Amino acid sequence: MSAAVKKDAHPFNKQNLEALLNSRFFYAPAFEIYGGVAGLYDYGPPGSSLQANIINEWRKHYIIEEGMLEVDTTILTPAPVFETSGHVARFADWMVKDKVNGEVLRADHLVEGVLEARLKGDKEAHGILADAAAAPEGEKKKKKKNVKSTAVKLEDSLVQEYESVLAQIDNYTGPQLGELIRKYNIVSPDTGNEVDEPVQFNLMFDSSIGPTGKQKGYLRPETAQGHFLNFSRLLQFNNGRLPFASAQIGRSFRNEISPRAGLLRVREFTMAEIEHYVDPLDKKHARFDEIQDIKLMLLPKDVQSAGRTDLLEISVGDAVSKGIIDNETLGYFLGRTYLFLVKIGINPHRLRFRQHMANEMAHYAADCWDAEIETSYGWIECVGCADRSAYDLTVHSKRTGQALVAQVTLPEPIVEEKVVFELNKKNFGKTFAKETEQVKNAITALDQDGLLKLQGDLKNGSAIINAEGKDYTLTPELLTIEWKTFKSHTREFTPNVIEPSFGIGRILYSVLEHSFWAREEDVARGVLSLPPNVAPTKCLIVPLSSNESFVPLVRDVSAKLRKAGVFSRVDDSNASIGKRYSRNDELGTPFGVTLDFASVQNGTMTLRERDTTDQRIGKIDDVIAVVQDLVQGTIDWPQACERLPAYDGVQAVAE
Ligand SMILES: Nc1ncnc2c1ncn2[C@@H]1O[C@H](COP(=O)(O)OP(=O)(O)OP(=O)(O)O)[C@@H](O)[C@H]1O
Repeated sequence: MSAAVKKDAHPFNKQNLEALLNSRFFYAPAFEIYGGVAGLYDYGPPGSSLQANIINEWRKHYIIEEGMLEVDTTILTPAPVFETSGHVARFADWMVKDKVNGEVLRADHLVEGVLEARLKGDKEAHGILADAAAAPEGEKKKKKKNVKSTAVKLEDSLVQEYESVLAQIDNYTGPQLGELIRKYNIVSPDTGNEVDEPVQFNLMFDSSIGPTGKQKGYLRPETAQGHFLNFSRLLQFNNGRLPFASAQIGRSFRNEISPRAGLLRVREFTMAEIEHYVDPLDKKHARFDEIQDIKLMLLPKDVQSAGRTDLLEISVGDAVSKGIIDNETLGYFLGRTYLFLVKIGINPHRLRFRQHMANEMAHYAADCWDAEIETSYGWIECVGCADRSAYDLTVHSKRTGQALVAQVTLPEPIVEEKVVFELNKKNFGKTFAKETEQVKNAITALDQDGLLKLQGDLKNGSAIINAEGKDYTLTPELLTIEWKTFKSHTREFTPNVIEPSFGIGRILYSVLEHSFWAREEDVARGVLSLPPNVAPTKCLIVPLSSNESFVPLVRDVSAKLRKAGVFSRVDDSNASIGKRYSRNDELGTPFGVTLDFASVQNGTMTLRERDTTDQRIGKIDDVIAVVQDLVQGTIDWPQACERLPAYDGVQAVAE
């Protein structure tokens, strides 16, 4: 039977995780030998594979399983696109400057960090936080400089005020953050100096396109606009039918004010975004029944506005029917997001969905929820899921004059009476000559009331119309205006967009934190319990001897694993078997097969499972079949144990 795994034998140790990620080159500061640049990271071999595997799972979970239309649009974007989308005016954060050394800090993060540290000091003073040393590294550093006396008792009323401010920290405007900074005497944690009033800073990197420098451009801060601009082609590709979704995985760039949280806040990152287009009158989802029973931990906006952070555990179905989540499609994506995150290794007990508060949400959005994951940095937004209504398609259509609309066939045709005009072209052209077009445009621009007034005036002999600042006289010989009946079999509308937007780096880091633990016997023996679907290497091949007779066997096992679609690596170093397995525990390799002299003689090999360190034995082909099933996720370890007997060491022929 499987040995019990004591994953909580040691408390989470961030320093040890960071040392592991660094030494095994999951990722590292970019341009390090030039001194590095804040917010830029390079991924090494295991980090790159982990990222590729997460993206692969994402593609399977969304693009393949949901039949989404994948696009790959450009990063470099001409300025008019972001002027229209509102990014040039509004894609900004509030920053404050240290009054003495000019260091720049993000205003909401400053308030949040300082109030959290003060609350922590209060808890220590009350003996609630006995183990101050267990505080995350970042906070310990802050405490040393900022909260000089770590254990300070706060007035009860102040504790409540701080908690209420923190519950709503994403909802404050710049001036409100300025008031909080003054009210609570918040100073720079690094220097203890006062800071200026918050000012807005636009996060987009700008550039110019072409050699003249006349065409301004930006590096995109999200992939979404590329989807919207291709809407008509995508709709056509989908045979004119709604709903459908486009999906894109690609790089985005944000000139973050003060990036300090490793992969969680960087200036260049990979996003995976979905734009799901729906009829605004029908936001039901055809597959809602598949996810409606999933229970989510929700943090609704009214709870936050009341200054609280308690979670509501509720099924997606109930949350939608009670109006907590705005509509089925949004609920469907929250449920699917939960399934995806748990599948790749996020602990479901440390995953919540937080609804945006009024100020936080864009004015056009109908509802917005962030999937937040708890890490040693606190609750971190990893996926934003917003109902953006018809905003994006409407503004781009207005600016470009291109219709970005869809049509549905009506079960019953709509019959409508409308006032319309018809020109007597000959008379009209003769009368207005070169000005014909502008007078015609002025009439076309009239709404129904305008046309009715014109009709009345014409009945009385003549009417005046103003075109481009000049008055023109119209008479009944020039045009007729009358009621007509229209029958329409279709309804035309601007689709609404529901957008789940994933930050791959934040998810990847959270997966690493949630899967890291240390063996009971030795805190330094770190393990990454990455699920097989995302683990960089699935199976380690460990030959116990460098004897010539092992060479063809290793080659044979490698080829068979490759054929079975299992990505493996051979570790034929001189290190002891224990060391070789430890190294791979740190890399998150879930399975290891060991080849010993019995393998050469009997054609058997042993299979080791990373978390339990359990070992089983079987014929090489049987073991490979089990590994294949384990990696594909069709069986789990207890089921593997039913197929392979326990290894008691007898068959092994020592080196
Ligand atoms: N600077 C960043 N570094 C890494 N990932 C990011 C960054 N900014 C955003 N993301 C990721 O992109 C996703 C969608 O972006 P969105 O615009 O909703 O984030 P945001 O609300 O601006 O994030 P935050 O409030 O933390 O700055 C986020 O959920 C996150 O996973």
